[in-house]
Amino acid sequence: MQEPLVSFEGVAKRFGSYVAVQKMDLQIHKGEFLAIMGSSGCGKTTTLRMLAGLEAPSEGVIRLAGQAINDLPSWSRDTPMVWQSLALFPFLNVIENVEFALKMRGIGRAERRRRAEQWLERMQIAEFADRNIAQLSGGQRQRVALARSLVVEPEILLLDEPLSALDAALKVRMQSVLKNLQRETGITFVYVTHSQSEAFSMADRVVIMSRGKIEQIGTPQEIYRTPRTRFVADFLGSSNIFPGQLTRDAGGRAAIATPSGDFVLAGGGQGATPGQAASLIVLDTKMQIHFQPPPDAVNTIEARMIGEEFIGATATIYFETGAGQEIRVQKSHEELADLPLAVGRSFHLSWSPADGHLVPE
Ligand SMILES: Nc1ncnc2c1ncn2[C@@H]1O[C@H](COP(=O)(O)OP(=O)(O)OP(=O)(O)O)[C@@H](O)[C@H]1O
Repeated sequence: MQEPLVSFEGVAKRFGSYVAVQKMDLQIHKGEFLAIMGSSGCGKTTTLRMLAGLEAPSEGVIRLAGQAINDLPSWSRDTPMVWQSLALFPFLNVIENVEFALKMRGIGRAERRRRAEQWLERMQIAEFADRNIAQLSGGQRQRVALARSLVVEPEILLLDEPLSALDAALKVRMQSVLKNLQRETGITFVYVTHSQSEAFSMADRVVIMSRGKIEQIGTPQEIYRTPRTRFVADFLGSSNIFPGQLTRDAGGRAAIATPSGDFVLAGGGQGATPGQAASLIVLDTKMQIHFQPPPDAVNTIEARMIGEEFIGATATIYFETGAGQEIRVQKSHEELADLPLAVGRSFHLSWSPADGHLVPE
């Protein structure tokens, strides 16, 4: 296995008695696009700032290519950072902004210009080379900021919510610009965001944090399909969560008893023991809706429709069980066409035991 480009080994950060990042172990591989995601205040930016050398860890070691960098000042690290506010120099024009870091590294005038021009071309902003920063749109500024960071060809680029100030359409366009750039250059990107769609559309791996702690690391698909903790399932919002207690059904199969009913688990309950508290997680896309009770009564639940929401090609239908549990089901319009959907009407919802998984409480 290749040595990781970056490793956090037991890294913690405290501000006074407040723990912003708890003992963290994290490895970042060369050439990957890693997104760090989580709700406000969970420690994403602090993690990134420690990697950039803008904040010193209170504990633990951060390594870059095997070398401990805790004591290396930010300016001598190969870890430039792009943030939402961009921090472009207002007194320099576009090309001077891009040339700046090369100048700081003592690169000669002609070579500086040549490399800066190449990056302006690549970011499709060559026509604005002589403009003042104040005369650019948000998206154009974003491209200047990226060109300015990438012109030094760093090993790793740190991005802190770089798209959050852009409007929705531009955000989507810049996502593909960023993803393509990362792929073409092979530069490792570490991208902090609270947006699930940004993280999941661009990243190779996603880190989900809560209260200074890593809850899960995985590919977008792994995290979406198999959230490992109740927090992750809640945070992603696309799972139905049934809190309950592990038990066995009449046939001795592993099951979970919940206020909305008892449900069978595939795979012997994934090693859990009866009596243990746990939650059953079922993705909203894995639930079936029936008007008549389905013949196979396993994992079926009666619920009243309480609302619907249409987003593009799919619809999310909301239900409530007799025990007051809300259930969401996502389907395409074709799949819903034959159902007499109406708010207030009762339906039968079902899922295959293989489509449910457990998380500890
Ligand atoms: N310099 C500081 N002094 C004291 N507390 C700080 C400092 N910097 C950050 N914190 C606290 O540490 C916690 C984590 O902050 P951080 O900026 O890493 O969160 P975040 O996940 O990036 O949040 P957001 O999405 O809101 O930017 C927060 O509670 C914050 O108030």
